[in-house]
Amino acid sequence: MFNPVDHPHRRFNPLTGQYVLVSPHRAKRPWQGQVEKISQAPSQAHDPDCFLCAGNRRVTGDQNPDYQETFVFTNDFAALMQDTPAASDAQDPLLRLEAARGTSRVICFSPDHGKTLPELTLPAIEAVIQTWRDQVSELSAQWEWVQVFENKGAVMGCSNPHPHGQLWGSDFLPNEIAREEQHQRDWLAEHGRPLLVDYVERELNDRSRIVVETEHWLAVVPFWAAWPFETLLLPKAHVPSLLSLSPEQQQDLAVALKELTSRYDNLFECSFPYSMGWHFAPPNSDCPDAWQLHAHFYPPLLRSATVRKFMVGFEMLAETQRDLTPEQAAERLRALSPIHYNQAKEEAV
Ligand SMILES: O=C1CCN([C@@H]2O[C@H](COP(=O)(O)O)[C@@H](O)[C@H]2O)C(=O)N1
Ligand SMILES: [Zn+2]
Repeated sequence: MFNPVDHPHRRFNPLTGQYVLVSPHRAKRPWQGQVEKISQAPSQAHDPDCFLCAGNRRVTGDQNPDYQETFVFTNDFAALMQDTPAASDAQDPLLRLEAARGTSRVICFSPDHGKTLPELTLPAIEAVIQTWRDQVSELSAQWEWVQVFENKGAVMGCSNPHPHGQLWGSDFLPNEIAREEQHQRDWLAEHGRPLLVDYVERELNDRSRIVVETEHWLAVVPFWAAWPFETLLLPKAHVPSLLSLSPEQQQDLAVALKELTSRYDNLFECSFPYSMGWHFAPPNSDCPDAWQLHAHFYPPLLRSATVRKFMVGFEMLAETQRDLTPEQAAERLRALSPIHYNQAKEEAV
């Protein structure tokens, strides 16, 4: 008799139309994973050599202001440029290309070089959220899409430990957004409700994949999660865009972000690396109500602060595969303290 707790099976991701192969029998062995803690160098609030710190000069010689909350600047090595000329239309149907325009910005979350998101105060996290909104509102007037994201940790290619994220505006709808829009549009047409609003209802009923629940927000290891401890952060109510958050939902988002990222850091008592980003109704979407605002967290760690999942081999050539089930991952994250281990240590003395 098949049961998903023991037997290999595939789970369908309705946002992308892709499957994930789950092999639970391989992770049923008790968690004997060596969880070695990597010693963290004491964090300094200001690093004279840091290009992102307040008052310092960036590599171009531009001087950062003595910012007290967040600070946004145009990336000195931007991947997208505003004035790219148009490409010629006549093309080989097999070798198609199009010019790309846009802008890349860096958002410093805090002047405190040594802190990461979970260690910021709630007002400081609220300032980050407000800056995301302000930037999305400004860039949405000019671009088809605005990707808000954060690469955290050297293992995610982050070039600087200073708490920061990025925002890229583009004159095109990138692959992931176009794909999620198509699937949310189809779901709404077929079921009459937004896909991720139905999904939140399922998760609130099932509760086996919940990691964080606040008044207005829910973080789950999604049923179809690819990365071991991947999470999806969603409003409980229907909110199509970052710009349509109510003040209460926005304030509560800081609480949810602090708890989720604190649990992440507590998992292996390390600064838990991830790439995270926001998806929401594109500024010029023809089906904004099909969308539900959500943030994806894609963390690479699997077994300890130094053992990561590699999406290689079968994952590259065939499809994503995982051993630890989403439910087991959620259970481990739920079992942790919501208070960051550094804060707990400070309070213990
Ligand atoms: O002086 C600098 C240093 C870093 N940067 C930019 O900051 C960004 C840091 O973000 P990441 O470490 O997540 O890549 C990176 O994209 C890099 O191009 C500047 O624009 N100016
Ligand atoms: Zn810094």
